Amino acid sequence: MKKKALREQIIANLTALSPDVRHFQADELYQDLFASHAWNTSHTVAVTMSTETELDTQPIIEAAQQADKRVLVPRTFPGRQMEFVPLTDAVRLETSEYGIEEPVNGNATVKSAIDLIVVPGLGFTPAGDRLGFGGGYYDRYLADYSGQTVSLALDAQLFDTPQWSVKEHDIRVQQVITVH
Ligand SMILES: Nc1nc2c(c(=O)[nH]1)N(C=O)[C@@H](CNc1ccc(C(=O)N[C@@H](CCC(=O)O)C(=O)O)cc1)CN2
Ligand SMILES: Nc1ncnc2c1ncn2[C@@H]1O[C@H](COP(=O)(O)OP(=O)(O)OP(=O)(O)O)[C@@H](O)[C@H]1O
Repeated sequence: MKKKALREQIIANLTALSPDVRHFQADELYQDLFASHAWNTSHTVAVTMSTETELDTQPIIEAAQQADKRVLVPRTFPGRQMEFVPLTDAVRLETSEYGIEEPVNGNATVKSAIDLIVVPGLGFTPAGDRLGFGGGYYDRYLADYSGQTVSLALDAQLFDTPQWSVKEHDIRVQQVITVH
């Protein structure tokens, strides 16, 4: 299937999930993340500000802050580039034209200081293949990133093998946490 059609199908499946099922699955994913080696060895963690269709990242942000981790969130800029900015009390968030909250002030953290990136996406395989929203932001960012990466996949986002064409520039996620 073409990427665009598959993205639309996954979004439709995510939207159709009952809130109960979604919460039940999400809680399991959070617990596995919080129990993971990657999480427990990380002090600086990059997480997205999630949108309605995505897995809610607020519990991840709160858990990180409670564990005294530094939380970074993405800010996109022209050229389909992205940087990560500390989510502090001083940061102002504004909704971008794509409906994503982004910091408008604050300085980006250098890539080498990030211990763990929680990578968003629409589709995943257990091996770490990933279908994103199509911007290529994460593939570009991860190309020269050497820290840890993890993604959380609801059942509607998990495929045994990639149902999309995997390209040279696609960077696999090191660990995909799934519902058991
Ligand atoms: N919550 C969240 N934040 C995130 C991401 C994400 O997946 N989730 N990103 C993950 O990368 C980055 C933003 N990703 C984006 C991906 C695509 C488009 C975009 O351009 N969408 C257009 C299609 C453009 C085109 O190709 O013509 C659109 O939807 O109309 C924008 C942002 C950074 N922040
Ligand atoms: N490292 C890179 N250098 C240059 N172009 C890239 C790179 N990575 C991805 N791209 C380009 O970005 C576009 C989107 O890529 P792709 O469809 O793989 O994005 P995605 O993984 O779904 O999205 P995202 O990473 O934003 O979640 C493609 O045109 C691709 O060629």
